[in-house]
Amino acid sequence: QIELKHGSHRIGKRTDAVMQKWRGYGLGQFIHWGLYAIPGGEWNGKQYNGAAEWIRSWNGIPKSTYDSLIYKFNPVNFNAEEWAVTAKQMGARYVTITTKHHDGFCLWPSKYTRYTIANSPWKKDIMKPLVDAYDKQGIDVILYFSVMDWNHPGWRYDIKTKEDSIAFEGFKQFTRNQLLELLTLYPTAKGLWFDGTWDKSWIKQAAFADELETEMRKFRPGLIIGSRFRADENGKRHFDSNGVLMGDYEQGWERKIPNKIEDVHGNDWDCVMTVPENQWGYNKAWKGHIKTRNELLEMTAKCVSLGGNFVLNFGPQGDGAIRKEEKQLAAQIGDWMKTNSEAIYNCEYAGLEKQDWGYFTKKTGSDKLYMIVFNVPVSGALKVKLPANTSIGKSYLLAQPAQLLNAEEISGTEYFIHLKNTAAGNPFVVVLEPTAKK
Ligand SMILES: C#C[C@@H]1N[C@@H](C)[C@@H](O)[C@H]1O
Repeated sequence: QIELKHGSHRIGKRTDAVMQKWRGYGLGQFIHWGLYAIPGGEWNGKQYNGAAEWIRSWNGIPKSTYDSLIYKFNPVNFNAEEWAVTAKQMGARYVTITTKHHDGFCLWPSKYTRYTIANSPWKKDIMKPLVDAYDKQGIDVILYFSVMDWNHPGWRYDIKTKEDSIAFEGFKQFTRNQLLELLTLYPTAKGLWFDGTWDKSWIKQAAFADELETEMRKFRPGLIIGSRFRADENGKRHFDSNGVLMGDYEQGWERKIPNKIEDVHGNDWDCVMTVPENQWGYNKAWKGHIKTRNELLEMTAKCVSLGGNFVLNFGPQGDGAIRKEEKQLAAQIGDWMKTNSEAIYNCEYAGLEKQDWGYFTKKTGSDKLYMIVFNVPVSGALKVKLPANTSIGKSYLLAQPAQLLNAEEISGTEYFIHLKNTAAGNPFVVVLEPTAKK
């Protein structure tokens, strides 16, 4: 056990109601929107090969030219209600929205920099209508905030000189001011999703970041902060020098999903995922492998089956409209969730041996089990292994509860659930109501 001043301040999951609600979300939406949506991954007809929201870091577009995009930001088709309704139709229970990405452009009228929406042709606050619209749909809001800020003169990748140190002190106060400003302006936001915290300059601020986290939690009791915000005094991120999770949930699952329960170390976590391979901001070229509805449903089921949430990214266009491909996916996912969300919302790791046909989830606070089936065996029989002294009371398709399925006991703890005709190509849910063995 290493003595730490700025390590994790809690061992084990939070047990308060706000975090319990977060744990049960199951499915969320990520929104990446800002100046980068205007070029949309290309400049002067040339494609940027990186992620569209990183185009400023490309030598294909002069930094000053990128920075002057603020004078072009006028999203005439922006409609907060439409975005929130799209998320509602998808079945998202929470949304994480970029208030400020790495380029430093603020979607709210921050008092601490001129590089904000207030000085764009749009002028008006973007965050307020978004927070209100999502709140109105009953979708909780998490504010994404990038500590790294390419626009601020005090930003440094590392602190090497006295000048660096003086400049970064100013940057730290600016960061604190903006965070308290966001919590003041948008009091219904449930949490902060930090990004851009991997550089040495920030990692060296263990004491400052620890103090700031404490101050924010005091300012907004119940605030949810992930493991990406701060490092301990030994530079350890996500997990401190004793291997204890920093923050309230693990934020390491960016475009990847844990494979087995041991990978999540008993912590809360969420996986944030792009539809294309690696595009968070709007990219004109809808290129490379685009994940299908079934792939995204399987990712959702896998995350919930391992005790996490799945957060799907949308990158609205520079004019404020959501691209049609993303709208279609939201509708397709929502269509499936209409029938099957009982197996996703307020569900958790079932503690059963993984089977090839798909994923188990368990309703929190109940014994009810769900089998989310993606691969029907040619035998039509789904294998289930239950704990000793447990048997299957009832089993049925969630979509047709009146139609009981035959659960054949193979051995003391193994069963075959015999399916009748099931529609190919469509994932479905079997419900198991276990009982104690007589
Ligand atoms: C790297 C990186 C960033 N982290 C993701 C959540 C996106 O914001 C991407 O730009």
